[in-house]
Amino acid sequence: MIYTVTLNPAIDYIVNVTNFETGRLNRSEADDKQPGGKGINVSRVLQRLGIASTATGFVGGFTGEYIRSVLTSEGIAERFESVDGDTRLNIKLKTLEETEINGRSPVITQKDLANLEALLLGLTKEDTVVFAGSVPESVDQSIYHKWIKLLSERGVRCYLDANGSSLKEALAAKPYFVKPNHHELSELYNRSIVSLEDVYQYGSLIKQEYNIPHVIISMASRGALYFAEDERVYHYQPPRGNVLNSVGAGDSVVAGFIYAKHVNDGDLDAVRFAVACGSASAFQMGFCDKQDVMEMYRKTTMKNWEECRHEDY
Ligand SMILES: Nc1ncnc2c1ncn2[C@@H]1O[C@H](COP(=O)(O)OP(=O)(O)O)[C@@H](O)[C@H]1O
Ligand SMILES: O=P(O)(O)OC[C@H]1O[C@](O)(COP(=O)(O)O)[C@@H](O)[C@@H]1O
Repeated sequence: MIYTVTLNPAIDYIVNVTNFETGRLNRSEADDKQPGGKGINVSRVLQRLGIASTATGFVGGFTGEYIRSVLTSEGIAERFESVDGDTRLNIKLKTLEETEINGRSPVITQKDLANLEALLLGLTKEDTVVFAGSVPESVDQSIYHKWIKLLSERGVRCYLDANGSSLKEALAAKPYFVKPNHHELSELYNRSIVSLEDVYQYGSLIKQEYNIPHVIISMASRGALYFAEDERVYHYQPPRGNVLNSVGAGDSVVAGFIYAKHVNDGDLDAVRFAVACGSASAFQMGFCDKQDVMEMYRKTTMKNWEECRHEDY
């Protein structure tokens, strides 16, 4: 079974105000609310691709109940721990550009953590776990490191999509897969990234320092650089398109890669499929489905690093 762990879920409140102005009353032209948080999004995309998963982590209050009910209505199994306090609301403001305000997590107690840890320690080598999203302030930022180490020793395959110090620490536990975006890569090495060469340089450092089998650095409209298990590096370029909602595009990449590994079809290029999932999700309001992804897959190109290293960023 695939488990997704979202320690800090959210309701994403997506509000469209084209000509937004600070300091005055703005009225929404359209709005929507969706269960969010990175692991939850991975579960939702996997479900749309036809792969079952169990979503877990912490939810609380009326917002947490909403998340549970939407997942259940979509047929996604959930084993969230209930915590005191309300799961956060994250604001995704669509103006001429996209602005986000991500809320704070309710407090997670040692008991809550122990309950989730007990669930995770029951997993076996048949299982895959996706640790995705921010770690609440009340939780030690080394938690992903601890769990990836414990689970990897049991043969559980661990995927990671995190940021900040939780990412830095967790890399040393050697997950099977990691997908920072280029901003997270820049933060990780405290260096500005202004070219494809920079992405290559610091992505290669992740590979060398931590020996992680699959490293994808996503770069929004520039697609992704992939550092493969055999040490080769490839660039994947999706087509241009009209971005309607890029929230969850990165999570769609993670879900796409897991899907491709899960179906184990030798003819399917897992990274090309993953990048296609990201773009297919970005080019619509909701998440991609299989048909959108296959269309995007056909339009996504792949080059060896040497063929593209001098291209514009
Ligand atoms: N403007 C865009 N045009 C085409 N594809 C996009 C765009 N933005 C995101 N994507 C797709 O989604 C993937 C993840 O986007 P990115 O912004 O890098 O991740 P994150 O959502 O984690 O910040 C990209 O690799 C790409 O495939
Ligand atoms: O846990 P974090 O880092 O605050 O991120 C949570 C946010 O990220 C999302 O999962 C979207 O992530 P991506 O756009 O990177 O795929 C939202 O649903 C959620 O609001």
